[in-house]
Amino acid sequence: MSKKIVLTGGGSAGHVTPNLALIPGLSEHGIEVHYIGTAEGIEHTLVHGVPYHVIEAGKMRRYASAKNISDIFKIFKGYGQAKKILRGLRPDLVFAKGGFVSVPVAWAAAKLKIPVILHESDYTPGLANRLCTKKAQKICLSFDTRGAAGGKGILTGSPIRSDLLTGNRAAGLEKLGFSGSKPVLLIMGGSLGAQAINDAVDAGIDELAKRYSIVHLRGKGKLNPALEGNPDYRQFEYVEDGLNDIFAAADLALSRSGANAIFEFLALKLPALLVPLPLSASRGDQILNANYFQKRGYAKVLEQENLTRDTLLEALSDLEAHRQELTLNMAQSTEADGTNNVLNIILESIGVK
Ligand SMILES: CC(=O)N[C@H]1[C@@H](OP(=O)(O)OP(=O)(O)OC[C@H]2O[C@@H](n3ccc(=O)[nH]c3=O)[C@H](O)[C@@H]2O)O[C@H](CO)[C@@H](O)[C@@H]1O
Repeated sequence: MSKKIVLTGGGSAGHVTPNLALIPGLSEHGIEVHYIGTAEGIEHTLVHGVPYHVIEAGKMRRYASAKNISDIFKIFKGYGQAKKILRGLRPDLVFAKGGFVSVPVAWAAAKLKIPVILHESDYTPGLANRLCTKKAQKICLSFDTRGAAGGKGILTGSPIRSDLLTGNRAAGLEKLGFSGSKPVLLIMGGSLGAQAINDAVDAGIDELAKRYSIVHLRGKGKLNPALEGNPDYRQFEYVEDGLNDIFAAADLALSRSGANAIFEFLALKLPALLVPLPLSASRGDQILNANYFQKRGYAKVLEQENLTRDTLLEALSDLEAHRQELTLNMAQSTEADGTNNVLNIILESIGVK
């Protein structure tokens, strides 16, 4: 009988794209793959080609909100729904990539004695993964933070969608309508966009467009109609198909330091200026991600507190000046694409290898 695995994770693309990277390899081994996510989360739009099961998920906020109470009920409802789905599917394993939807699924799996493997993308574990640690047999890690993983951590690296690494520069330039005569600057504010980066770019657009051909992934609902028609500027809310060609066309990146994005830059040897999500809006994981990358000589960092039109222009000049050095450091990195490492751990766990 063929093996069956349930993937879960969502809320933002960073909790989904590593799962997408694993699906082809799992399918190649004849494993039946199912996904559990929410109806309204980005996972629902990004997951294709495998059965998708919907549950409700409550968000666990770091701040006081009336929604916290209604979300507690959603968490319990999601737990019940996950238990029912898992009881029906009887998978050999649940692989949870984090985000709030993964909590009820991992808890329900543990209750039903279905093994759970987690993957942690960030330098410090997110709340969802911390809530699931006790329920997991193993925790795959993008960063070497084994000391903090309670003896369950395995350094695997970050699973990267294979097609992202096989883009074509000429196709990317054509899609974007750029000649390739200026360096192409890819601006990415994480999967949801980053208002602070968008604002600084908008303020400096005249100078930026003199220097670069710019492709800007601004986030849902964050397009700037005033910039339409600028021949050196292309904007998108979110790119699902053809991101590989855009990556291949890019010479430099300006980005948040979400873990998946930065490991993708590393795999592509794309020098990046990172503006981490600040402590005021997060647990500070992106600051640690970014500092780690800067320390290794893979990227440069500009704190959001210091981000203005002028500091941005200056920091991008500095990035360009160090471009070769950063590329060389990334070429020498041993932190390769983690897809096969994670795949092997899953296959061993379910007795396929
Ligand atoms: C605000 C927030 O909580 N952010 C977290 C979230 O980031 P976020 O969801 O932004 O995740 P990442 O930056 O890690 O990854 C974004 C993913 O979306 C893809 N992409 C992005 C834009 C686009 O147009 N098309 C596209 O495919 C990227 O290639 C990448 O695979 O999860 C990360 C991984 O746990 C954390 O490090 C971040 O701190």
